[in-house]
Amino acid sequence: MAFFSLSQAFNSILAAFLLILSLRALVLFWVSPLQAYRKLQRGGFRGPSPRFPLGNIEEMTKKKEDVSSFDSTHNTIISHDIHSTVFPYFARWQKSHGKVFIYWLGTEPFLYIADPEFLKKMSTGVQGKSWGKPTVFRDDRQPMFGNGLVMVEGDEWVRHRHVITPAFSPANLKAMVDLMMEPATKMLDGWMAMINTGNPEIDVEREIIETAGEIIAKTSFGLGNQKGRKVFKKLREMQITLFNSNRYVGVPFSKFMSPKQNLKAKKLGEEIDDLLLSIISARKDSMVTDSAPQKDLLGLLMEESRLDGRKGKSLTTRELVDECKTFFFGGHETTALALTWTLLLLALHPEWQEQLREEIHEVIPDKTIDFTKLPGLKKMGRVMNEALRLYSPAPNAHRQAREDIKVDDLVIPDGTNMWIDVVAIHHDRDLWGEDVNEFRPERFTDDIYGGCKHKMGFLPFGFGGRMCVGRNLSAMEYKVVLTLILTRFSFSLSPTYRHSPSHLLSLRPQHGLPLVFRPL
Ligand code: HEM
Repeated sequence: MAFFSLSQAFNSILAAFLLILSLRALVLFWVSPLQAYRKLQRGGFRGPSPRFPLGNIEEMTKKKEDVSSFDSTHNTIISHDIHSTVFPYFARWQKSHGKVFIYWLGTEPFLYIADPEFLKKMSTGVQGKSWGKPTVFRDDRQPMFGNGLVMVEGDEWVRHRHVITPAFSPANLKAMVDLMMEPATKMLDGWMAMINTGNPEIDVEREIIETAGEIIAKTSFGLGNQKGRKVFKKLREMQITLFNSNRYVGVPFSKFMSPKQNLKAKKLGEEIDDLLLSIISARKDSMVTDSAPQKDLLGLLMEESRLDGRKGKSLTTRELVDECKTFFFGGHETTALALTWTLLLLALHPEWQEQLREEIHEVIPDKTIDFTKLPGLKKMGRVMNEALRLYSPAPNAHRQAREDIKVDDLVIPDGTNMWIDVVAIHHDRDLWGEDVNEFRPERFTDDIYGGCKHKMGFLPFGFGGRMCVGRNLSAMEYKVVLTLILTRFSFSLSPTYRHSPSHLLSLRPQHGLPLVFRPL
């Protein structure tokens, strides 16, 4: 009898527990999102109708048609008018709802923005520290960025940014050119070896992403020892694991749909953290005896933290670990894709390959690349801007409102997620004119906005106080690697290339980028 009442009591507790859990889930996934949606509607916003629990995801994940098309001689046809290819659903919804509307990722409402004037009005008066990042993305990308600069908010962001910004100063970047040369030269030696064995066709996307990973690892935390190499290998493995896991961000319990990948990413994350912690601790020990810090980003941050420590603003060891991961995940694929898309554009425009070679010859006649000469590569800078405009590696930016924001007679409520469609803005005919989809680097000759009618129409590195902190480093890497490629090879598009720019976290060529190389 006593046993019976004990099991009855246990069942009641279990039932109460399950009820509380269900109520919490109901509030979290139904009541709160609905309240947020109603608020947005009251604020004056509209959009496509969502369906519980996927929101608008079904339409967004509909299998994309392969857009590669071929001319009569079976050559792939390439159009730079890519918005409706990369984001077909946004292009469709724009037609019925305009350039600002609400859509749903699972149970999370998002405000879609493709209007720079709206963006300007929305962000005027909001400081970098007063923006949040959408909670769903913060949770999803926790293994990659932890509490690194990309994700932190408020006063914490101010403290991180304050310590990190000086590490990217020109004086500090100067020493990094040498760190870039070796991996890039190794890659090009490999290409030469392939050509010499009769294989001149190379998938440059894969090659450059790998090399850029090595460069960012070298410039972030060093690869001079076994531990640094191990971190690099594991970071790459983690990226592939996360990439292959379920991406239904915003859908309740979607994390549990790829348990194997999530467990693997978690384990890799712990191993990476342990390795980075031991690298940092070894460096701390050597700092006591050795007065000259290592000149990679970690060394610079540790030095900056040591100096700032006196003012109580230093980064903790745990935060240094997260920043190393942040630089790797935020910095290598983006830079690699800027280079990859540039090579596509230059393969289509051999006359620009020639122009850049002439410029390199004028600016660096002795072929010795050093930091002071890179700003002289002005045409190359314009080519970079034009490539970033047509094929922005970061195709969108995110924000979350931390207060009610008024834009004319509309109100964006506190807590609203925002998705800024950079691809749409960069391809907007109203902003850029009739030649919007043409490769014309000269549009950036006397105008840093590339002739765009709106000052917030060119956003490859984001906007406001949260703009990319690594943009000078990436420009430097871009110029070093492109100079090395152009002085050793000319190249054309392989007939096997299929043009299908896709949103795979960043903007990537879905089928890689095979080019045919000839040594000069
Ligand atoms: C072509 C290369 C790159 C592109 C296109 C790019 C793009 C971006 C974009 C769009 C943002 C978000 C800005 C915003 O929300 O307004 C960002 C932020 C950031 N990027 Fe980059 N990035 C590049 C290279 C790098 C490199 C090389 C590093 C570091 C080594 C880096 C580190 C960061 C960090 C830490 C942030 C967060 C800044 C903050 O929130 O304060 N990026 N980047």
